[in-house]
Amino acid sequence: MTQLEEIAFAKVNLFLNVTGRDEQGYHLLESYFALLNCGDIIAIKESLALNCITENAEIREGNIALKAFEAIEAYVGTLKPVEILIKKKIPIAAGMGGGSSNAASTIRLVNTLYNLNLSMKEMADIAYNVGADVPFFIYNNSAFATGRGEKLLPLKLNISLPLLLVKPPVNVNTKEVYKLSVKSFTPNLEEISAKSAIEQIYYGKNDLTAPALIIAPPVSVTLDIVAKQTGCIVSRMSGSGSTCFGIFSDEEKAKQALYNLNRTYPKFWCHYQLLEL
Ligand SMILES: C[C@@](CO)(OP(=O)(O)O)[C@H](O)COP(=O)(O)OP(=O)(O)OC[C@H]1O[C@@H](n2ccc(N)nc2=O)[C@H](O)[C@@H]1O
Ligand SMILES: Nc1ncnc2c1ncn2[C@@H]1O[C@H](COP(=O)(O)OP(=O)(O)O)[C@@H](O)[C@H]1O
Repeated sequence: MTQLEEIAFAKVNLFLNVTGRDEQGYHLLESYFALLNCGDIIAIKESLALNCITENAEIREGNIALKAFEAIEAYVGTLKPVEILIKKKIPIAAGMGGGSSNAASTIRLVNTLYNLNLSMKEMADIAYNVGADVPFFIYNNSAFATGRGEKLLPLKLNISLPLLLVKPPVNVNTKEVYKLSVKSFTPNLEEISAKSAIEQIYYGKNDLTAPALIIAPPVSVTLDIVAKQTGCIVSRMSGSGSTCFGIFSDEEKAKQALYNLNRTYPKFWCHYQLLEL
């Protein structure tokens, strides 16, 4: 029996401005979504009943991969059920889009498994009904995101960032963070371009940091720990947290920081990558 498998990559929000709210209460964003080189392994095959098995992590609420399958069925009509196997490597409730990426992989793999011939646009539309971040993982290209995060402009920045991701042992619920989110919004950027994205990456912010700190004070400590590492030039939170990241002046200093943090904070999840954008 055919089994298809892929890596469901994680993302980081290098900056995130909340610029308003739409009629449904969703927040409008301007953010640069960067695709990372780490991810979950997800496999799919035809089965007698719809089922999702998750290794390395307990998903207490309904698995979003199942929701993604149901969203395809809502679009194309009834399909033979599938079994989805996910080996979780992306930390959960961490602002790295793990669940959203699993959902997008499910849509892509089901499209291939059942020869549905859905276009990228169709898959992105299905993805949007599953979650605001899911369309990004259909395209899997680093991009400048607006709207709820689904309007994606792939922008090549021609920069390499020595990036260290650091997640403290605390999880953050996205919906709760948005509920506590800012009441005064950041004005829209004057232009959406590679130049403005680079400026925001080096000198910008993440507007979800303040609400995340109310829910998860260890995020503040983590931001300080990252900022104090030799060579760190930017220390910021990704998405709704709790993962923070540091951008370093060079690769060696970032790798040294990874070594230091792994030794000093064994309960933190850390990942180093030279991010080519
Ligand atoms: C904050 C971000 C930044 O990339 O990432 P994560 O921290 O989740 O990784 C995203 O906006 C998370 O998007 P996603 O996780 O897909 O959110 P959804 O499932 O669509 O929505 C969960 C809840 O968050 C709120 N929500 C989400 C997106 C948005 N632009 N405005 C919102 O207000 C809504 O209350 C919604 O009910
Ligand atoms: N396949 C999945 N992977 C991760 N989390 C999932 C999945 N399905 C449902 N969830 C639930 O979605 C919530 C957010 O998870 P996740 O996508 O990892 O975080 P974030 O939105 O911060 O990037 C968690 O509470 C988790 O229980």
